Amino acid sequence: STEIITRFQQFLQINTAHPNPKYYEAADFIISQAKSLNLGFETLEFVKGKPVVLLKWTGKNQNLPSILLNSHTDVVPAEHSKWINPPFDANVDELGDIYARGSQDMKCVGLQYLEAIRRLKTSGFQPIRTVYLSFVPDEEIGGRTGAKKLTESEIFSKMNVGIVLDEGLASPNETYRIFYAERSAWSLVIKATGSPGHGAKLYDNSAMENLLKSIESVRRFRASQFDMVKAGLKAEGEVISVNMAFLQSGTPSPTGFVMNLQPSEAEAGFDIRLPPFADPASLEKRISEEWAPSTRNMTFELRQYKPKTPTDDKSGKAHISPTDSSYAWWKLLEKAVKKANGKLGKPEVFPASTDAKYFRDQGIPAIGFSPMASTPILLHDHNEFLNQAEYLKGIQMYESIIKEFTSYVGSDSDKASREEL
Ligand code: MET
Ligand SMILES: [Zn+2]
Ligand SMILES: [Zn+2]
Repeated sequence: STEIITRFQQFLQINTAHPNPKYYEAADFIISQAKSLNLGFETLEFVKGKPVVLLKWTGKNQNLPSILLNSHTDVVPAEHSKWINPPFDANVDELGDIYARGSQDMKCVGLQYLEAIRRLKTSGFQPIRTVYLSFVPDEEIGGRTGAKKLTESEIFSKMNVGIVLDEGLASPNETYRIFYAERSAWSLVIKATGSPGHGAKLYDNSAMENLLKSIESVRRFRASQFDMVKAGLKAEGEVISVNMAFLQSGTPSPTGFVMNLQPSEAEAGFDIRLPPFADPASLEKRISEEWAPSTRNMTFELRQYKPKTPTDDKSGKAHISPTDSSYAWWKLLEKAVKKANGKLGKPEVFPASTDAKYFRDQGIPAIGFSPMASTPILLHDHNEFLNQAEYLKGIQMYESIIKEFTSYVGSDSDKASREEL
């Protein structure tokens, strides 16, 4: 198992942080693994400088829809001075915790897929369905130049994918978290203008006052959503989140140490996440009427992701109901994790955003799952780590899942019902 950990460390040591991710080093590493495993490999470059590495393990029945194991190779930047271990050294401490940016999000998953395949191949296992692995760039900057391009390609439609596995989140307790949908990410910048004036003057309609009224309104809405989570009425992914991520106006001290200028412009930016069953139109209305009303000299810029296949089911669970075509996969996953002595929690809505949305947009079920139990949630945080024992356990989960998924012979269209299982 030291070799397994060494391979994980090697992958973590490749600095694929934005804004200058070393994508070709990561691609070379993945391809060297593919060669040692005798998998088919191909580098697709839909966008220059953004390689997608696609691996293939051919199944015995190529008429059946395939399994796609997706992961992204990029990571978010790290503030090196705030880490106890350097973020790209992948040091292991005395507890067996591996410290690195990407140890949870999500280089662990990408390599666990490969290690699981290594074990299956060693044991002589032969899949009935074909397994593909995609290592995609740019998830952390929205995925439009990565997974989205792949899902819209001709190559992808020829892959005839029946089910996708993508990332989930760590779980602090022994139950793995699992995701059937995700919130849509919006970004909103609101801008206020108003008359400038002397810092000593009290007057209406200054830019600052106009912006602050909006911020108060946003905060009331935020509290109303957060209260439902605090009261245990809604899960994290089932409410709308709004967080101010940017704020700008004026100059700190325009005339020495006297703050006597009231600025004529002020703006604030928000990260907004919308559950799949929330009504986008009503939030849009709230933005234009309450958060950035033109009657208060406000304008706004809104960037929205809108899913192509929104569910109109108010519970948001339409696509994992027993009548749904993806239901068979959920049952198989449950069975596989159980066989490997793992415990799955109830399916949830992923609170942030992943590439899984692009697969779902093509009508293909995608399950969010990162096998990390008894692990603090540290994605995008300082000192992100994963324990090596937990990493090894995750490989066993994927071994079991790949076995179960690739051996499943439902109908060709995968429209399996509860009875067929
Ligand atoms: N995965 C990242 C997030 O959820 C980037 C996705 S693009 C909004 O913030
Ligand atoms: Zn991720
Ligand atoms: Zn991330």
